[in-house]
Amino acid sequence: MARLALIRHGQSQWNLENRFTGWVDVDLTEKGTAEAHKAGILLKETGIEFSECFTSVQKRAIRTLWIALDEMDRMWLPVTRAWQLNERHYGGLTGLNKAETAEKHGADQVKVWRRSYDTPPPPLEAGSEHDLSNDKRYLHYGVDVPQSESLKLTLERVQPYFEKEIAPRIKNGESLIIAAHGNSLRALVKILFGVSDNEIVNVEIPTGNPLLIETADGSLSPASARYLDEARATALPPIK
Ligand SMILES: O=C(O)[C@H](O)COP(=O)(O)O
Repeated sequence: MARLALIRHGQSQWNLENRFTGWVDVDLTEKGTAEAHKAGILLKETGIEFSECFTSVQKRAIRTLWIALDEMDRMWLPVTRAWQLNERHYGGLTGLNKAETAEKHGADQVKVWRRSYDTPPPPLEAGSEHDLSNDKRYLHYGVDVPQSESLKLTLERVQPYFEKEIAPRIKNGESLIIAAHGNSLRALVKILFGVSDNEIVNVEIPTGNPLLIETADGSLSPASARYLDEARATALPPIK
């Protein structure tokens, strides 16, 4: 039986300030750091021997993974960083306060931008301080930085990466950790649990709380799934 632990990064500075973050490389708060430590302790308590880890190229996810691996005394595990696991790009909403944006555009519109499957936020304005097209890491990886992403667009870059690099290892029975972001992980949950475009709107992933999925031998289908920190668990899609 393979195990997959999905960890959304711990609380970030912009989570705390309630700002749309996306590809901006914000770090963890003290609370987020504590959540990452707890995630590591809970993962260690499972006794599972993980063989490999995957994360994004954003420091809030990378640091969460580092802290968790330190707690697990597994800092030596191989780690692959992939931009495809980045948060969805929040386009022209990047940096804005979520509550103020809801006051300005209405809560329903903001819910569509945040949770609908295929409506991207407005694109980043030309010359925005949040334009990362010339960021060294994206030049390094040769990434065409998006101007805005819906969950659908996010899934369209998460899925091919997952299928090529991660799915074969799961089918091979390996136990893996993926430390990533609210929406790149919603995309993965949509893929793994077969969640419909309409139902994915209800999936929320808490920060720093490992979601442990067990898959039946040789398959990607979840046989069981639970959040390790039960007190901070959110509803999971049904297992089919
Ligand atoms: O990028 C962000 O702002 C958050 O990490 C995820 O935000 P959301 O819950 O509003 O999609």
